[in-house]
Amino acid sequence: MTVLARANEVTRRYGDVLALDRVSLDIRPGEVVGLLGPNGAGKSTLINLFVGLRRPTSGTVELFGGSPQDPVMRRGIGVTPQETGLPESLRVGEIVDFVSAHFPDRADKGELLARFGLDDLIRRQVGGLSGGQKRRLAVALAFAGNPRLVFLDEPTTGLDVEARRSLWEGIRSFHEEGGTVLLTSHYLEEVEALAERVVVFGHGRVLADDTVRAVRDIVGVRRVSLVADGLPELPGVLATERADGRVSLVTTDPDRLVVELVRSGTPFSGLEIRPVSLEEAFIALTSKESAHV
Ligand SMILES: Nc1ncnc2c1ncn2[C@@H]1O[C@H](COP(=O)(O)OP(=O)(O)OP(=O)(O)O)[C@@H](O)[C@H]1O
Repeated sequence: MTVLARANEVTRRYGDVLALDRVSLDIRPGEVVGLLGPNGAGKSTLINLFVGLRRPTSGTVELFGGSPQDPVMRRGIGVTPQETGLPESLRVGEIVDFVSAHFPDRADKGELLARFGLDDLIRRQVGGLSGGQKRRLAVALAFAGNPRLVFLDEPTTGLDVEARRSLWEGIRSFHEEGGTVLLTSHYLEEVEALAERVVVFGHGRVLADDTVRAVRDIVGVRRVSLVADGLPELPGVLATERADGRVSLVTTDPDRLVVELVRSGTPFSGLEIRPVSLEEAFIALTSKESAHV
């Protein structure tokens, strides 16, 4: 099978909210795909469609060539949603047994816990775990049924650096054995550490679907801000904003912009150049995209 999961021209509405707008996406075996996008971009909605928790308003979603609503297909996936609640009184090992029991093919408990750095905690009650340990357990559970495809919604949010790295190691070792992962994140760094392919979402649409490197270049935009009465046409400007007497130009090439600005002889002062946040980069991407529509 060349595609494990496929969204084809998928639109999903919640009342007046257009959460996904004609999204098409294929997930192929052995990939780690990062879904990157600001809050509300539609990432969780797409995961919910792939795992069969919701249905599209229009378009089609396939899982292993069948329907995500089919339990047979769903047995081949593992999922960690953004928020999970685990029974506090159960021990770590008991929770793994409980989840594994739902699957015909089960991961070895010791290996699974070791993969996520939890092997010392097998007898610990979940109520006694730290927040980071709980999150790692929630992510480990996605792998309990030896899935072919794993969906992780913001797996490391709220984790400290060490816990995050331990979790990344677990995901990487699954990938090295041929496993396929779709994960969402707000962190470019996380996607960069794990994924070869990144899909950037904004306002329910796919803004970019490319290698991490190519997308890093896109979001490597800078904000050049200055005070000036009027500005000439400048190269590489993706977005212009005016606030508090300053003009802000979002650009992919700040050096060239400043050179051209100086060359133009336009009087200006208070020049500042700084990286934009990922959120701002997405806004720039979105406005660039709408300029082409
Ligand atoms: N059950 C729901 N009812 C109404 N609106 C919803 C529902 N679920 C999601 N939405 C809306 O759909 C849009 C997309 O939400 P979604 O959770 O998919 O985004 P996201 O990219 O996962 O965001 P985040 O990074 O914050 O998790 C948002 O505007 C959200 O408010």
